[in-house]
Amino acid sequence: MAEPTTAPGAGPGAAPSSPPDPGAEPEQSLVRAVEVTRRYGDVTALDRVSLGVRPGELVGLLGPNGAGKSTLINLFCGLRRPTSGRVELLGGSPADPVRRRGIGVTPQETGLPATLRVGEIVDFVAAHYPRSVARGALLERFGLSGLERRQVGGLSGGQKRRLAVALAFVGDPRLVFLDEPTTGLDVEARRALWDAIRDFHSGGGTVVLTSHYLEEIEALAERVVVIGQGRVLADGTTEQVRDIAGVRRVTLTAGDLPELPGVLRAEREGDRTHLLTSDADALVRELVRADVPFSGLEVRPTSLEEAFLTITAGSEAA
Ligand SMILES: Nc1ncnc2c1ncn2[C@@H]1O[C@H](COP(=O)(O)OP(=O)(O)OP(=O)(O)O)[C@@H](O)[C@H]1O
Repeated sequence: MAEPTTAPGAGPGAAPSSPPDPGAEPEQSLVRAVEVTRRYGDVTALDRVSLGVRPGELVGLLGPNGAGKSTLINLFCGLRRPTSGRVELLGGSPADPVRRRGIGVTPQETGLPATLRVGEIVDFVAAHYPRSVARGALLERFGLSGLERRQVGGLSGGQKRRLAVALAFVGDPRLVFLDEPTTGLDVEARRALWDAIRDFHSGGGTVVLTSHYLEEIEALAERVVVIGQGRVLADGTTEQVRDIAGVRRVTLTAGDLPELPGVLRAEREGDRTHLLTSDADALVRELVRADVPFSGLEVRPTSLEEAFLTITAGSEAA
């Protein structure tokens, strides 16, 4: 069986054309990074990244562990500074408290004081903003109604996470950064959170989120930015990102298969074999030409996850 290999067109040079200028003009972007590099000692977490987020976008940052997603979010919201390059937030510096009042953030890890009550924390965060949303409505939106007087230490893990996400929305922000917002939530809570994020977005809010749940990015984001090894590997709509890899999944029932050209990855599942390829037509022609007995042939577009794995495998190979 063929080994995984570089997807055609994948790799650092493969960012697609939409949007055409990923560093977008300042007046068009609520936040943007221009040729940003961030190093931690010997580690280059981000390597000359240019990326702009326009008003009303819902952007999903996708990438494997250590790709640089959290670093980018921390730079966007002023928690870290770039080693070189520049970051602009709401037309100014992310270090400027005035700009930061226009945004909301849920970091990947939140340590909320265990002895404070839910209502107290919401009020404390709200006090930092010139205007804030009504506490009851906020807690209801995040499934935390009735918990105002509960100490944070007495919340379940999922409730704590929902509170951390809710806090990003307290100050009625234009732009929120959500770093893996649904980690640790069960399916129902995750879907409820998706609805809250969608509501914010449909009301004109701009969202940048990271997730390891590719299904989540597919469900929520209209624009997907794939980050790998500190670089933007792909930037486009979900469909475009899938098409960058141009990968199709060919599934069939067959015995041992000969070496087939153009197979990026092969997986066996019971008596079914899945072949990932960027040219399904050619692969099927090869199967017929090789006189391989097969049945139950299916050709499907890949999930974003498969496209993503192919793109990042390509960057590592490069
Ligand atoms: N404070 C730090 N000190 C040293 N290295 C760091 C620091 N923060 C991040 N790094 C390194 O920078 C790289 C990018 O990390 P980052 O957390 O941005 O990735 P990520 O895509 O968010 O990963 P994950 O999905 O695991 O959260 C990694 O190699 C990480 O080890």
